[in-house]
Amino acid sequence: MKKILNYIDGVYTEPVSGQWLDNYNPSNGEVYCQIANSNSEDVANAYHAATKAFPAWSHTTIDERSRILLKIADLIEAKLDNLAAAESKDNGKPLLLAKAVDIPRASANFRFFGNAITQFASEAHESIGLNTMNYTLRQPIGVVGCISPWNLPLYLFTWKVAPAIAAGNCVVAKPSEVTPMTAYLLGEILTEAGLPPGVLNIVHGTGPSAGQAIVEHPEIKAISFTGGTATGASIARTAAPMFKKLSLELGGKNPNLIFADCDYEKMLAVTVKSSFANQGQICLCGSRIFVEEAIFPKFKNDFIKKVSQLKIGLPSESSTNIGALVSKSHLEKVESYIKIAEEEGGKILFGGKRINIPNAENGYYLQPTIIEVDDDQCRINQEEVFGPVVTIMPFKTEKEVLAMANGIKYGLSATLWTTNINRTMRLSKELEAGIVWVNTWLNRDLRTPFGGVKESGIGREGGFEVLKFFTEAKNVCIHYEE
Ligand SMILES: NC(=O)C1=CN([C@@H]2O[C@H](COP(=O)(O)OP(=O)(O)OC[C@H]3O[C@@H](n4cnc5c(N)ncnc54)[C@H](O)[C@@H]3O)[C@@H](O)[C@H]2O)C=CC1
Ligand SMILES: O=C(O)/C=C/C=C(\O)C(=O)O
Repeated sequence: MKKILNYIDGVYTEPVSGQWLDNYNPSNGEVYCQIANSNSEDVANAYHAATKAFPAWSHTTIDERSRILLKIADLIEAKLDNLAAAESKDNGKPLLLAKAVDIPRASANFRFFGNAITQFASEAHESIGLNTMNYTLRQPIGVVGCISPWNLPLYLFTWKVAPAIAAGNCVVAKPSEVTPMTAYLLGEILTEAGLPPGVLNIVHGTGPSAGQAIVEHPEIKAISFTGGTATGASIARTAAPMFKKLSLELGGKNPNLIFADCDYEKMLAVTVKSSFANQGQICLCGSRIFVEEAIFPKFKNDFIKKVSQLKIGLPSESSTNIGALVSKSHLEKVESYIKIAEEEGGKILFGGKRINIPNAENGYYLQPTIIEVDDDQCRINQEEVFGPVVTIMPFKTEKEVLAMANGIKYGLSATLWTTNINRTMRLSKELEAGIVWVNTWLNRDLRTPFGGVKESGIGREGGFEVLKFFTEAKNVCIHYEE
């Protein structure tokens, strides 16, 4: 059976423990390969390779770093078909989605940071009257840790490692043990692109073993993490007393505010996507839908009709809109929330049931599910489900919907549908979220700050924000005589 090896010091390596984890194909529930079950010794080896590579990499010219990152981007693009097929098989997402979104974005991440690093400049402050000139050095931190989740595997893995190495750091990175395949395949690409050994080390394994070892490593000075809020809190508990820099991109339970004056057809089409793209397994999905009373009955009918037309099927089929959920345990978690919603009095308007796909009866398929609720504080409306489940609820006033949108511990993103510019300006300021989309969703410009407030995380990724995260600012103050 195929084995997913670590990539340490530019070489594919077996785990020190000699132990392996099973990797499942969500489309049929079968084990199809094995993953290195790494521990602190593998992390120590990866750290050793990284720290050895750091002096040369951090002194490599910006042009050369940029050239290598752009080459990696080109190679990912050239291998689009293979990588998309691997991603779809590993994660259960529709192949067409992997081809149109995941892999192009992984390539774009390297291309973006390959270019951005050539424009990243330090600041200078002249202290007039004091005869001093200050300038800020932005120096790489050293060895940093990147830990990524399973929902957008290569997309989010590269969103972290590309800026980290662009800024001159060396990295110990761990993709999710649930979807390790494309990060494994990236190793070959790094070698082919000429990335020096040790600059990016990829260690596979579970969170409590390999992940925790990265976070606990005394010499890994910064951690960039995307995943669940509970895991983020646990990482923060370990890393904070060690004074590590932390960037945490955590859960979301994002409100979708729909006003009667919106462009209705556009809103409807995009709301289907913001609800169920990637089986609803995107932290930015708008899983709490609030609709102005005047259009609520019409929206309810139209939304159910559109969602009922989505085709659930094998990820490899081109007609599939909704593939398999990522794992059996995740499927069970999502189902348990549908049950909770029913117990709380939520009305299942559509879906809620597993689907049997011929010849793939053990796959993790669930219908897209719409639940009408009348209390925005119920559990299904407050807790992150992270699956193809949305709630809908009517509202009367702007004030009321704002209170419901903000009445939650999360604050990642919010989507607003209205053509009223004054309302747009008011609500954009008041919504407690790191990202507000108006009349659009998941519309990304990689230069913009990306991240959440409240329990959705700390820090911002993207653009120069993340390059600042992956560098230490040092002020140099020079006094001169007239
Ligand atoms: N992007 C997001 O917002 C995501 C949110 N989630 C949410 O989290 C819930 C749990 O999903 P999981 O797969 O368990 O996500 P998770 O947060 O446990 O996993 C994300 C990454 O963190 C690693 N990890 C886990 N425990 C760790 C630890 N103690 N130290 C260091 N690394 C650790 C995992 O191996 C994986 O690479 C999901 O049901 C969903 O609600 C999950 C994945 C992504
Ligand atoms: O950077 C983006 O475009 C999207 C990021 C999505 C996540 O971080 C997520 O779903 O976890």
